[in-house]
Amino acid sequence: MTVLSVPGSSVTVRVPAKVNAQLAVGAARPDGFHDLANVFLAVSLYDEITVTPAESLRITCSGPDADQVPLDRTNLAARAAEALAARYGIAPDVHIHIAKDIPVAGGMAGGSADGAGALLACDALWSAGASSPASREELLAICAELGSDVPFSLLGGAALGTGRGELLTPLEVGGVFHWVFAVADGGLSTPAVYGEFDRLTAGTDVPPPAAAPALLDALRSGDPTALAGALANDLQPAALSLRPALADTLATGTSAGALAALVSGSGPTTAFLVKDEEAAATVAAALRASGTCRTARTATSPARGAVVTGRTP
Ligand SMILES: C[C@](O)(CO)[C@H](O)COP(=O)(O)OP(=O)(O)OC[C@H]1O[C@@H](n2ccc(N)nc2=O)[C@H](O)[C@@H]1O
Ligand SMILES: Nc1ncnc2c1ncn2[C@@H]1O[C@H](COP(=O)(O)OP(=O)(O)OP(=O)(O)O)[C@@H](O)[C@H]1O
Repeated sequence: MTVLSVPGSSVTVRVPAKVNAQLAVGAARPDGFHDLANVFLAVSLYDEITVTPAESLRITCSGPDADQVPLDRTNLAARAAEALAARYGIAPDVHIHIAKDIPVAGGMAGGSADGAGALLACDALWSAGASSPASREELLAICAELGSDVPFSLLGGAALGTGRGELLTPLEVGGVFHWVFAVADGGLSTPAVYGEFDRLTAGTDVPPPAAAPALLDALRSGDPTALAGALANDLQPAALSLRPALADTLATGTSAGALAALVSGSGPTTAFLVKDEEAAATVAAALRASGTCRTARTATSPARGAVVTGRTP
C-alpha cells in the first residue's frame, strides 16, 4: 500500500478526560480483567497531541505533570503510532508532542486520551496518501487493543462500556453537567485498585454488572439532582482502602455544597457534581483552601471526543 506524508506537515488533535458516572464491576475473569457496566462521560479537560513526520519515533511532553509521563515506547501515544503504522505497512516515524492538562494516573483516562489522540493524529497524516484508509471501526479496534478506556477517548460524549469497557454504546445526554475535580498528590495504579476490589469482595457473590435505569434516565433528562442520586462507583471502597485520606476530600466537597461526591474511576482524583457554574467555583475554592487535595479543576460534560483541531502547513 502506498502512503505519502508531507514532510514538515503536522496534525494536532484535542482529546478529553473522562469521569465514570457509573462503574459497576463484576467478578474477575479468567484473563484477569473484570466485566463492567461502565457509564463514561467525557469532560472538558483536554490533552493536545501534535504529530509531525520525523526521522524516528520520538515523544515529548509539556505541562505541570510532564515529568510523570513516560517518554519511551511504553507511552500509549507511542504504542498507538506503532499499531497504526503496522496497519499502513510503514515505519512510525513521527515526533509526538503531548501538551498534558489531564491529571496523570488520576483515574481520568489521561494515558488513554493520549493513545486515542495520537492514533487519530497519525491517521490524519497517513490516510491522506493511502490507497485504503483505516475505517472508524478499525481505529476503534486498535484503541481496544491499546487499553479498555481508549475507545471511549476516541468517541467522547457519553457511552455505556461493556465487556472490559471497550464495547461502546453511545448514550443520549439532555443537558450540560458541571463538575469539580479534586486532583490528589500522587497517582493510584489501576491494576492495584482492581486487585484491592478483588481482595475486598473475596468470598462474596459479586453480581453481574448492569447499568442502572435511573442513571440512564438522569443522563437523558439532563437533571443534575437526578444524576447526583444515581452516581455509583464499585471501585470507590477499593480506592478508599488504598488511600483513606480521600474520605476527607469527599467530605470537604460535600460540605461546600456539591450535589454528589465520588472517586473518579480508579482514583485518586475525586469528582463532585454541582448544580451550576457558580456552585462549581464555590466547591473548587473550598477544596483548594482545605489542604485535602493538590488542586481543584472545574469542567463540564459531555465533551466532544478526539478531534483534529489544527494542521500545518
Ligand atoms: C478504571 C477505569 O478507568 C474505568 O473506566 C478502567 O476500567 C481502566 O481502564 P484502563 O486504564 O484502560 O485499563 P487497561 O489498560 O485496559 O488495564 C489495566 C489493568 O486494569 C485492570 N482492569 C482493567 C479494565 C477492566 N475491565 N478490568 C480490569 O481488571 C487489569 O488489571 C488490567 O491489567
Ligand atoms: N501518555 C501517557 N500519559 C500518562 N501516563 C501514561 C501515558 N502513557 C503511559 N502512561 C502510564 O500509564 C500510567 C497511568 O496513567 P494515566 O494517566 O493513564 O492513568 P489513569 O488516568 O488513572 O488511567 P485510567 O483512568 O484509564 O485507569 C502512568 O503512571 C504512566 O506510567
